Amino acid sequence: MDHKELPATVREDYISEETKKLISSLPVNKDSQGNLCKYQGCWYYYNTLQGAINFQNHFQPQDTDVILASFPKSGTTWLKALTVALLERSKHHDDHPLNHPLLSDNPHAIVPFLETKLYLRTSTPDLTKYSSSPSSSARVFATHMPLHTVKEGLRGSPCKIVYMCRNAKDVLISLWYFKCKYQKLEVTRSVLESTFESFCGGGNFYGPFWDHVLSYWRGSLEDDPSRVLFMKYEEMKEEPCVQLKRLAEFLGVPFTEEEEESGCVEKILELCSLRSLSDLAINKIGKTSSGPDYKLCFRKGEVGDSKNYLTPEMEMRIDMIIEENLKGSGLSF
Ligand SMILES: Nc1ncnc2c1ncn2[C@@H]1O[C@H](COP(=O)(O)OS(=O)(=O)O)[C@@H](OP(=O)(O)O)[C@H]1O
Repeated sequence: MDHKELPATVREDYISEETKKLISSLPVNKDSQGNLCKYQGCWYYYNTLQGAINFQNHFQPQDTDVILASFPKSGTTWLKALTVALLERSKHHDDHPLNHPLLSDNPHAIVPFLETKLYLRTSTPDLTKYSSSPSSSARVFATHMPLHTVKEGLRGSPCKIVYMCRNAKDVLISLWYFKCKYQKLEVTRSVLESTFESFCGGGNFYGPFWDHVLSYWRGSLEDDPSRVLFMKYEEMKEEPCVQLKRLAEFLGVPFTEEEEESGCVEKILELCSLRSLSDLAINKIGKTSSGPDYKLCFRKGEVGDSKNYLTPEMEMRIDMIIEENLKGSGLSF
């Protein structure tokens, strides 16, 4: 893929002199898309590092902000959709369904990533236009940065953070598929093997996976429980109503008895389901301004799909790495 065709997050054309100096002091790595460096324990492509630093230096948090965090391919799109649907629901009753923002925009267009869409191009973006929830006072943002890096930009603000975690093997397969489709490569085992090696070595974009997950897991245990909510993709699939209600309560917008009786929980789940979202015209033909087609956000969304692709040896190796790194944390998959 031509360097100019790469998404802005992967390129190296927004880096300040100061950041260039910083990069020269950091551990560096390379993958098929470009150069990465390790900042505060996490690997970034250079432009994204610039976005993370701009976020840390310039973000002005509000106490009512909501930050949706995840490792890539862990259910970010789903979490964004569910959060928007929850916060927007008082404005979108059955008689006005077509006004719903999720029907005309992709969740990634509604909820911007702090370190990329917002802070990449400018260090002082106009955040008012990103207020994704006109009916609620909350601004909603997303991030793939680990918790300690996010906290620096939040400067002690009590805003709420929701983390969506997914089992490592399904994340890996989802990354593989995305990489092939996005880079217009054939979906081959050799690309799977290189993605696997990079993932297991921890030197991939936003990796190591286990440190990322642990930063939020520990945050959810150590911080005030009303501050960091730790969710699992697998639990969302297994008991969607229970988990959606948990998310609603955490966000301070619990379902009323009347809403539950009228099937509001189920309607939100249906609106945000992979099938419904991927059927929408916007998600079939749209694309982000700097990145991939929206349709690449949606594949199978199955738990355990990795079984169909990983050899028993690969499974054993990744299981061992994850077990070793999560040992003693109380977190398991
Ligand atoms: N609405 C909904 N419900 C359930 N699952 C969904 C949904 N939308 C996307 N997906 C699946 O999530 C995987 C993509 O992860 P992310 O959304 O985190 O990707 S990204 O990091 O934002 O690019 C990817 O998983 P895989 O199918 O296993 O590849 C998507 O299919």
